[in-house]
Order: sequence, then C-alpha cells, then structure tokens
Amino acid sequence: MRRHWIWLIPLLFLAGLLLIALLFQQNRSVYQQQYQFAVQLFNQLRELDAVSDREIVQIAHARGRNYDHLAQARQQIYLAQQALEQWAELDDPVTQTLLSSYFTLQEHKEALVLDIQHYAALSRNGLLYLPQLNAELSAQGVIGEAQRYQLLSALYRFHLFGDLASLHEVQRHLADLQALPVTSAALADFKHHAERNLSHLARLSQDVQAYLLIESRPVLDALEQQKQIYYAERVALLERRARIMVGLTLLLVLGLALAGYRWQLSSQQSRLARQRLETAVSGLSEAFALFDGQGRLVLCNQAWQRTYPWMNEQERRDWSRCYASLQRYLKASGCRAYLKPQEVHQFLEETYDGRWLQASDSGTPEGGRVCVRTDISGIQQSRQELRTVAAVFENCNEAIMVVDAAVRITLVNPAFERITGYAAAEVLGQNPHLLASGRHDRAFYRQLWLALLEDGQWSGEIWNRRRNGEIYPQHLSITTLRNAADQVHEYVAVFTDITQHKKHEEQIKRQAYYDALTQLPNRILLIDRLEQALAQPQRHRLLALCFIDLDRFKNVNDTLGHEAGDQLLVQVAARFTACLPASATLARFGGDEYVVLLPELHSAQEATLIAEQMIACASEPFVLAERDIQIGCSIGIALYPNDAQDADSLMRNADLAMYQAKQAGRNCLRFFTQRLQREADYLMQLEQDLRLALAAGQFSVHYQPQISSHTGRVEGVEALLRWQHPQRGWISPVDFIGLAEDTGLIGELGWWVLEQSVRDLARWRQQGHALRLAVNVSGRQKQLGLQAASVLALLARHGLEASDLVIEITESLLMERDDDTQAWLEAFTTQGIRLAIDDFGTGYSSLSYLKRFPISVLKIDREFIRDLGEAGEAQSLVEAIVALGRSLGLKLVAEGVETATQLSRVQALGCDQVQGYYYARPLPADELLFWMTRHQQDIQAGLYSPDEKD
Ligand SMILES: Nc1nc2c(ncn2[C@@H]2O[C@@H]3COP(=O)(O)O[C@H]4[C@@H](O)[C@H](n5cnc6c(=O)[nH]c(N)nc65)O[C@@H]4COP(=O)(O)O[C@H]3[C@H]2O)c(=O)[nH]1
Repeated sequence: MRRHWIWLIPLLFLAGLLLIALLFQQNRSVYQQQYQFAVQLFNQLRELDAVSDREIVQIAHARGRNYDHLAQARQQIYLAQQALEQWAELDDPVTQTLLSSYFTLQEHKEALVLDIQHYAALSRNGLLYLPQLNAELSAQGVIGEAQRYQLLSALYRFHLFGDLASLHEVQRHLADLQALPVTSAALADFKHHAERNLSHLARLSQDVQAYLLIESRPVLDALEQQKQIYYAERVALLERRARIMVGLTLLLVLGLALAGYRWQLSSQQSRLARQRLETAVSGLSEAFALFDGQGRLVLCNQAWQRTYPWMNEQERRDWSRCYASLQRYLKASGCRAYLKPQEVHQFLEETYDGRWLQASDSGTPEGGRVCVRTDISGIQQSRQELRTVAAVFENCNEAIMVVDAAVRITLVNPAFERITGYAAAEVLGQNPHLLASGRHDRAFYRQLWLALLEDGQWSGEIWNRRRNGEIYPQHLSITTLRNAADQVHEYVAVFTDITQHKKHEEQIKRQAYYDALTQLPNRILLIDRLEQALAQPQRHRLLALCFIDLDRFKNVNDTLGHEAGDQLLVQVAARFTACLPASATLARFGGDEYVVLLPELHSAQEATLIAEQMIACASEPFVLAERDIQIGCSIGIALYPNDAQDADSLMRNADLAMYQAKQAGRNCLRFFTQRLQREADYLMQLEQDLRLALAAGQFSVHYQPQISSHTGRVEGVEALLRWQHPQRGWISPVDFIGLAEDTGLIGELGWWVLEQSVRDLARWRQQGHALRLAVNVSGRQKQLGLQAASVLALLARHGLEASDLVIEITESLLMERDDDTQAWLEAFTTQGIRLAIDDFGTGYSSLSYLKRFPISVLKIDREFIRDLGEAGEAQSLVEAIVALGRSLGLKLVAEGVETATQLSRVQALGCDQVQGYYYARPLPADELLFWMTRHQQDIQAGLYSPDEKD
C-alpha cells in the first residue's frame, strides 16, 4: 500500500501540465480577443477619420449641406477613442505615449472642425449675401460691375475649389474693387462683405488645410503595430511563463517525488530505528516508557508493564493518567517517595510489593516524556549486604587479608592485626611473604600458588611468624578472585590462629593414643606400632608380643579402692618401663592388662629374659596407702613370624598364652603353643555351636536335690543346665557358661532355664512335692536386662510364690560394689525371692558384703567339703564359714557332699542342707521324681542312713 503513492507522481505531473496548458490557452485567447478588438477599433478610427476628412472637405467647399455626418463621425471617433482607452494596455508606456498623441491629434482636429464649421457657415452666408448685394449694385448701376462679377466668380471658384489661383484672383479683384471709389453704401457694404468673405474663406481654407494636414493615421498605425508587438510580447511572455510553469511543475513533482522518496526512506529508517529502539528497550532490565507530546504512549517495554501491574490499559497508555495514578499511589503509600512537578525529575518510588524504584522522568524536545524506572531493591539489599559484610569483616575472629594481582597486601581486618601483631599500616603494600615462618620449603609455596592459579583456591595448615617473631600455626584458606576478563584480580586469604586448636588436637591425639592414667601408649597406638613393625621388610627378624595381666589386682582394687588400684597401675607401668629396652613399646591394654612389643629380638630367649625380669619387678612389694602390697603378673608371649603373621592373631595368641599362664598358677610366663591354638579354635567353634543350640533344643535342665541335714528330706532342688552337643555329647556348664556370658547368650539361656525350671517346679507342686527351686543367675544377666518383676511374673504365671525361688549368685557379683547391683538384688529379695551365695569361700569372702546385701543362704564350696575328711585346715575354714553364716542368720548349704563322712562332718558343723553326689547327681526332671519317690520311701521305711549310702 505504501508504495502506491509513487504512481501519483506522474499523474500529478500530467495534471499540472494540463492545468498550465489550460491557463496558457485561456490567457492567449484573452490577449487575442483584446488584440482583435483593438485592430477593429483602429480600423474603425481610420474609417471615421476618412469620413471626417471627407465631410470637412465637402463642408469647406460648400458641398455639404449639413454637419450631421461630420458630427456623427466625430461622435463615433470619440466613443472609439474611449473604447481604445479602456482596452489600451496601461502598463505599456509606448502604447500610452502613442495613445496620448493620438488623442491630442484628435482634440486638435476637433478644434479645427469647430473652426471649419464656423467659417464655412460664415463663408456660405457671405457667398449667399454678396450676389444679392451685387444685384442691388447692378441695379443701381454702381460702377465696377465687371469687377464685381469677376470678384464673385473668383470667390465662388475659390470657395468651390480653394485653389490659390482663385484666391489670387479674388485678391486682385478685391484690390481692384477697393480701388474703386465708394459711390454708394451698397458698394462699400459690398466691398466690406467681399473682403470679409474672402477672409472667411481664407480662414476656412487655412483650417481645412490644417485639418487635413493632421496625421492621425500614422499614429493609429503605430498604435496597431505597437499593439501587435505588445500582443506578441504578451504571448511570448505567456509562453515563457507556461514553460516556467511546466518547469516549476516538473520541479515540484520531482521535488515531491524526492520528498516522497526521502519520506519513505526516513519512514523506513524511523521504522527501523523504532524496531531497534523497541528491541533495545525490550532488552532493558529497566522499565521504560516513551510518551509523545500529546501524552500518548509511544513505546514501553515489558518491564514497564510489570512495574505498574495495577495500572489499567488506559492509564498505562496515557501519561497524564499514568502520572495521576502514580501520584495517587505515592500519596496512598504514605509519601515515602516524592514527586516534583517539574519538567525533569528524579525520585524514589516504592512499589506496592515493597520494591524500590529509581525513577527518572524527562521531557523530550517534542514535548513528550521519557520515563525510566530502575529496580534498586537489589542495590538496597546489596548495600545492606555490604554493610553486613563490612561488619563481618570488622568483627569476625578470622583474619582476612586481601592481596592484589601484584601480590601486595591491600586490605586487612582487625582480626589480622590481632593475630599477626602487625598494624594495618605496616603491612599494606607489602608482600605477604613477610608473614612467612621459613618452615615451609619452596616446593610447598609452589604447590600453593599452582593451586591458586589452577583451582582458584587453596586451603590448609601453614606455619607463619608473628610480628614478635613467634611462629604459630594457621588454618589458611585462599581464594583467587578473577575479573570479567578472567584475569586474576585479587586473592582473599582467611586464616585463624590454630595454636590452641593444635594443642587441643595434640591433647586429643594423646588421649586417643595414650592412657590417661599411666601415660603409656594405649591399645590403638600399640596396634599401630605393631602393624608398623610387622610391615618392616626385615629378614630374619624376630618380634615378640607379651600380654601381661596383673595377678590379684582385683583384690587390691576391691579392698583398697580404685584410687589405690590406679596408683598400683602407675607404679607397675614405671617398673615395667625400667625393665624394657628402648626399642620396646609398653602399652596399657585396659584394666590391669599391659602389652609389651619387642620388635628387635634375636632369639626367643631374649623375650624370656625380659618377661622374667618383668615378673620379678611385679613380684616386688608395692607400697600403697602405707601398706606393702604383693601382687604378681602372668605373661603370655607370642612370636612373629612363628606364632602368627598379623597383628590381630599375634595379640590373640599372646592373650591365650597369658590365660595359660594364669591357669598355670599365675606369676609366670607362657609361650603360645599350637595346643593353645587348638583350644582357642575349639572355643570358637563352641561359641558358634552355642549360638545355635537353644533353637536346636540341645539344652535341658537337670535338678540336684538339696536335702535337710537334720531330717534327710528333700527341701529343694538346684537347677543345673545341660547341653547335649550333637557331636561332642554332654558339655559341662563349666565349659560353656563362661562363653555364654562372654557372648551375651547367657541372657537368653538363663531366662530359658528359669522358665523351664519354674514350669517343672509348678508341675511337681501339683504332684504334691513341696520343693524350693534354686537357679543359678549370672551377673551378666543383670547387665542383659533380667528384672525381678519378670521373674515374679513368671512365678505368678505358674501359681508359685516368690519364696519358692532361690537365686544363686557368685561372690564376684557382690564384688562389683555398685549401687545398681544392690538395687537389682534388693528388687528380688523385697518381693520374697531369696538369694544364695554360690561357691562361698573361693572368692574374697568378706563379712562386709554379706552384711550389705540381702543374702539368705551361703553355699559352702565343694572344695572345702571335699577336704573335710582329711587333715588340714578345711575343717576350721568350714567351721569359720558356718560361724559367720550363723552370726548373720544365714542358712548354710554344703555343696559337693560325696561321702557319709563328709555328710556327718557338715551335719556336725551345723550346715542346714547338703547337696552332693552322696544323695544324688543332678537328674533330669523325670528321674528326679522317681528318685524323690524312692528317697521318700527309704525315709519312711527308715532305711535312710548315711552309712548305708556311702
Ligand atoms: N565333684 C562333685 N561335683 C558335684 C557334687 N555335687 C554337685 N556337684 C556339681 O557341682 C556344681 C554345683 O553347681 P554350682 O556350684 O552352682 O556350679 C555350677 C554353676 O555355677 C554353673 N551352672 C550350671 N547350670 C547353670 C545355669 O543354669 N546357670 C548358670 N548361670 N550357671 C550354671 O555351672 C557350674 C557347674 O555346674 P555342674 O557341672 O552341673 O556342676 C554342679 C554339680 O554337678 C559332688 O558331690 N561332687
């Protein structure tokens, strides 16, 4: 559509040409008309001039009868002159001059015409009167008649022809007449009139001559010629003007075309410019709007629409409405921003959703308005963040050091000054190397710089020097900052003084690797050193690991207290250290266990000597709490590479050997042997089997009767666990209870024994056997969660009383001396369950714990009972135990009574009950019933006699 206007240009051009031709033609015809009219006028004037001349001549020569034709001609000449004057080109001076002279000529003629008419009339009258007078004279006979006739005749000729000869003749005749004497008045009158007539005729002739001599025609010709020239000039002028007009039209059209082209070009450019502007504006993050001089929206971007989402379309498109809306909005928002009504203004504006805008409104030269809104919420936030960062920078405990690309310190914070001792002014502009301690080599720094350049950061520990020369450790993190061109801009180093941290670390390390009490290496460090020693590629090398356990340490601990025990451990450590070579590592392994690593041995004998020396040291009395204390130690030795190849195995084997030494009577040393290994393997296998045995139903409970030493009646039974191993047959509880305790299986197993035996007891009750049940309970069961409440509930479930149950515990449990154990035991006894001390006399039998714990029964170990019949101190020991029990009101049970002698002895000593093979071995439940029935029958039959049973 836009390009169609181009066809208008030739059309306009043609229209212009047509218009010019039309105007040209019109003007030309006007000129032509004027010219023709003027030519007609000239011809008419010429004709009228001729008529006028003819009439003049006729009048002058007495041929005209009247002046009507002459007057008519003169009148027409006058009108034609007026017409000519009207049509004359007043702008042409030549025409004006000619016309003026023509009019002058005509005026002259007019004046002559009047004269001629006048003298013609006078002449004619004279000529009419003279003949009358002549006739009178003739009649009177006045002389000179001939002369008069001649005169009259000459006069008539002169009048008719006006020739000079006639005039001369008249003049002669008149002179002749004049010469005549006046004879009469008539003659005088005649002479007078003749003379006057002649003068009139002369004057008439003179005027006619003058009239005819006036040349008006050439003037008319000149006028016509001038008219023709003027006309030609006018036409030429018209043509020139037409050409100019054509030229101008052409120029105009060309100009229009050019203007159109330029307009099109400029509109294209402006379209392009607008597109570019729109693209640029739409790409702006700022809100942008352009309003024209009339306040109409010319252009705005998406950001503008987003900025003023509350504005409706009309407001957005109209600046005044938009402005008014802004004003309203700002007023409503509590005037936190300001708007000035100037032509150009800048202001802050807070949007409804809390954003801050930097607004700038400026006028355009056309009276429009450019509005820009920049969301400066981020800047505000950044400022806030900067303030926060600055506060952090100033107040943080970490030292911050900024170094420029030329490795010069540009900024440090107060923490830097505190840590390094340097004031900011002292280090700014300096190379950070001034802080170096000299502890790190070139390679270290090369690595650091490489990491900074390649990875952009480095962090680690570094030793630096304070201003006072002190070298201290830092934890340093350096980050490389790069500019937009990816060039290193600066390095930011953040570091903390980790002196204290290092100390703590050292302390923690020490705590982790050293025993706090003895300051010896602990188990972890020992294993570490052992592994290191084993890793040494040394041929023909012998290494020994000695596992040491103090003998009777527990006694010291229990009797003198933990503090004394601790002192003993420290003293032992000191003595052992004194016995060992420098290459050895003495470690406290835990409790009263020590381990010595001897890494550089030449023979096993060397290890023996060292171990014996340690045993000797440990056997020397120790002074604790002003008392001499005698202990000893058992040492197990395992050798590398003979006994094991790795650290774990070596430790285990040394431990086994140590147990072997313990079993061998303590205070001795034992080397690990293959037999020990086999036993260890056996135990391992046993443990595995034990884990499966309960589910496999391999356990059963046997019961051993407990018989009143006074009546011989069965008062109770002791439940004893039995394990029927599928391959190994019966396994004694002595062999697996300890293992079950170690593995924690005793919890489940012990509960199973309780359930099983309580169930059997309840059955026996129903069958009429009033028995009391004794069940062994391990101290480990306490740790594994056995509760009195559960046991009571179990009894209640089977309709039994708490007093029907006796729990047998070992002395060792009572040795634990903690409140928990007491509370745990009391939970049983307060409900009526009784407690029995098993194997009394083998441990640290003490009056104190017997008093402290709620014990009801003492079971005298069978070791003492066994020796009762023989000479020795057994008799007096049992007597003492019985006396002790009696004094505390305890019931006394003798275990392991096998013979009648033993029975009679324990009866004599006052034991309340006996238990032993003398009466019965532990029996399965069914056999027990059978045994009890028979035993009852024997008693009833009076057959029961200790001697008989023996
Ligand atoms: N030489 C000899 N021995 C006699 C005589 N009379 C009884 N014995 C044995 O002496 C042990 C008495 O049990 P204990 O001292 O409680 O000693 C028990 C007890 O401490 C433990 N034990 C057995 N069953 C259990 C149980 O269910 N739980 C717990 N925790 N330990 C149990 O195993 C130990 C050994 O039990 P057993 O092998 O059954 O050995 C039993 C029994 O068979 C005798 O006249 N001569």
